[in-house]
Amino acid sequence: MKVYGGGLASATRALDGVSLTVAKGESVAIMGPSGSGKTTLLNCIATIDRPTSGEVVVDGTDVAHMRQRALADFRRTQLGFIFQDSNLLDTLTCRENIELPLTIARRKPSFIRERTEQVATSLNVSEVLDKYPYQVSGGQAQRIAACRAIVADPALVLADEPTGALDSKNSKVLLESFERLNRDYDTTILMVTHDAYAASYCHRVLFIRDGSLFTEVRRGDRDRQEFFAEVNRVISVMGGGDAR
Ligand SMILES: Nc1ncnc2c1ncn2[C@@H]1O[C@H](COP(=O)(O)OP(=O)(O)OP(=O)(O)O)[C@@H](O)[C@H]1O
Repeated sequence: MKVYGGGLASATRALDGVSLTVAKGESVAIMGPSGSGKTTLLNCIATIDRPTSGEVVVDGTDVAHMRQRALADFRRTQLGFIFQDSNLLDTLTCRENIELPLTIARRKPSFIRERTEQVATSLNVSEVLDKYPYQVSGGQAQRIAACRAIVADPALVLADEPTGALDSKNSKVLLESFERLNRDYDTTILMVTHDAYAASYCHRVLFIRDGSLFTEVRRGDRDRQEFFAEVNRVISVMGGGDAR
C-alpha cells in the first residue's frame, strides 16, 4: 500500500492491495487512467519511493526495507532506467553515456569497449556512438538511453512512458529493440505506458484503476495485432478518461 500525506482527510491512497510477480525474462506493461497509481507503483519498485506497507522483492531481496547505502548499490547494479526524455548527459558522447554504468563499476576498458559495441549494434545505434546527444535524433537518443539502461546487465529494466516523446516510426523501432533485448539477453522489462500499441509488444499487460489491479491480459501465442485489439478492448471496458 502507498498512502501520500499521512492519515489526515487529505491523505491519498495511491496504491491499495496491489500484488504482482514478474518472472525473469518477462516484459510487462502497466496501464491505467491518469492518477490511477502507475508511476507510484513503478517508483516503489524502482526504490525511488517506499511503500507505506508491504514488500518489494527483487531477485530475493526486500528492497522496500533496505538502508540508503545498500539501496544506492542495489539501484546501480540491479536496475536500469529509461524515462520519457532520454536523460543523456550532453557533455558526454553517446558512447560515453552508454559506458557510464560500466565505468562507475570499474569494469576493464576492453570489456567496456566490447560490451558497448555489442549493445549499440543490437539497438542499431553503432553509427552515432561518437556523436553528442544533441547531434542525434530523438529516436536514436532514446535507443542510446536504452543501451545505457541495459549495458550493465541489470536484473530489471524500468521504463516510464519510454515512447511518450517519440513519433510512431521511432516508437516501433524502440519497441522492436526492447523485444530483441528481451529475447537475446533475457532482460526483464517493466514499463508504464498510456500507449496500447507499446503495451502490445509485452508478454503481459496489467491494468490499474484507483490504486488497485483491475485485470491483466497475457499475449500467449497470439500475434501482436490480436493482442493490441484485446488491450484496446480492456481499455474501453475499464473507461476512466485518458487511458488512450
Ligand atoms: N507526491 C505525491 N503527494 C501526494 N499525492 C501524490 C503524490 N504523487 C502522486 N500522488 C497522487 O497519487 C495518485 C496516483 O498518482 P500516480 O502519479 O501514481 O498516477 P499515474 O497513474 O502515474 O498517473 P499519470 O498517468 O497521470 O502519470 C494520484 O491521486 C496522485 O494525485
